Amino acid sequence: KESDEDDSKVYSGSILALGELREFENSYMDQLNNYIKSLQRKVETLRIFTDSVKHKILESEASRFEYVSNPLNAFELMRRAHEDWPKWMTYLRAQEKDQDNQLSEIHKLLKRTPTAEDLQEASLGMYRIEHFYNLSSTDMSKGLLAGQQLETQMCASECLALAEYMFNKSEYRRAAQWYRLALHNIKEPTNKIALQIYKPHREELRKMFVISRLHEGALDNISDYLEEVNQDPEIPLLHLKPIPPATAIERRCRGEFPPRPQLVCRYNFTTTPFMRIAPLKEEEISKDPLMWLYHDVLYDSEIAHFINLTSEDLSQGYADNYTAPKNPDRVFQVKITDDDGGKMDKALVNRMTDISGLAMGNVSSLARANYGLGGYFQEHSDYKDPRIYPERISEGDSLITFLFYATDVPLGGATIFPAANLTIQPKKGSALFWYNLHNNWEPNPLTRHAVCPMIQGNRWIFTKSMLNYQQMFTKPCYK
Ligand SMILES: O=C(O)CCC(=O)C(=O)O
Ligand SMILES: [Fe+2]
Repeated sequence: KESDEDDSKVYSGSILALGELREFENSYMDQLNNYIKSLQRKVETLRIFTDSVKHKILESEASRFEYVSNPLNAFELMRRAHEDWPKWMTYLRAQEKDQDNQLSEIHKLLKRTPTAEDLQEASLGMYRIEHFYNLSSTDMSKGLLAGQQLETQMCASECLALAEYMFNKSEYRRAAQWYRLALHNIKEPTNKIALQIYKPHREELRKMFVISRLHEGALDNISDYLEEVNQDPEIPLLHLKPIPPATAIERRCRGEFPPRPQLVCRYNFTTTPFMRIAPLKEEEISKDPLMWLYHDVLYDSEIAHFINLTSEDLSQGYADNYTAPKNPDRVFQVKITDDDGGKMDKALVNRMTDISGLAMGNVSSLARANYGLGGYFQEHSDYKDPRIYPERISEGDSLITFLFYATDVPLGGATIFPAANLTIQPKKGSALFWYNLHNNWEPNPLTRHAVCPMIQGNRWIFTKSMLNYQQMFTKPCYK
């Protein structure tokens, strides 16, 4: 599907698109500032006229007669009224047209503003960050994310948007916290119009806090809830229902499991003749599934080339492109190309051959993916689930996966293999390579994997799978 007709594509779906939204805001602000400037010029011009007519308003008839009894005054008035007033009128009309044009330019920009769905998707991303990493809403609103202090804080409007999102999601405990944070962060605008635009109404927020609390609590506790609503958001809420225990994936994303034992680290000189000249730093990650991590296998120039895309180039990637059937969850935004797309593609394919010793023919396409706000890829396998795809044997299945990390990811965004007890944090330039299938081409469920929600960073990966039947003559049998 062409990306420009992909109406489910949202700004929040990739950092690339979000960057374009930021650029878009520049144009919006430019237009608005031009509008302000031209208003100012207009005011200054009109002041020239009003300043030139400095005389005071003459209330009484007698005083007016006295004024025009002076022939110089009378003549000046006559000339001005006849010659100048219509000219100023013409000026005002022209300005009005000019102003209309400016407004319609601003109006045009509005066509590209994020949709309600986009805001929902962004809220889901924020929800994931809060929920997966078990953050307190208060910390989050202060920019303290999983131990990392960002320089940014959240304002009342953003707290309110999240409160409403959580409320609609029936996440009433979180909703209550966010309503209280919105209340706490309100800065009363002094200007009437601003008050209308930045809507937070104290009374409404207080009500919604109590309603959220009642959704998960008893009416008998209402006096506590009424007290809580005025408290500092740092003070914990009372009478909370126990939270369901974290899932294995959530715990792994929080880093609750011990780091993997380092198996073997060495230079690989041997897979192909090329490697004797340019050995790769190889780290054996696991024996089951067979998995290696190679360091510094991508040049910075290659990475720059591969991610030199605009969001027009990307289409929305969903979980069901892989093995979760009919799952419409957005995962990332992706550009898929065939290997013969250019010299660089070929270079990358050759590198995969060097590393794996497998013939990486024109088998599966190369995918370049960019994650978005709170971007998350739920657990899946790269092989086809035989229960869902009985035809997988005849059609071939994904024997191996190559996963290139094109960027460092400071916070969140680990690739995890829950069943195999493995966590890999992306490191710019490294490549993860694993076998999805056993020697007999049966799927290895230990290769099921997920990507923890992104917290901070711009996560780019390149990935390519290879089908098993192409490898009959090259694939060595691993014990
Ligand atoms: O981004 C990652 O770390 C994994 C991507 C992935 O699992 C896939 O594309 O199938
Ligand atoms: Fe995958």
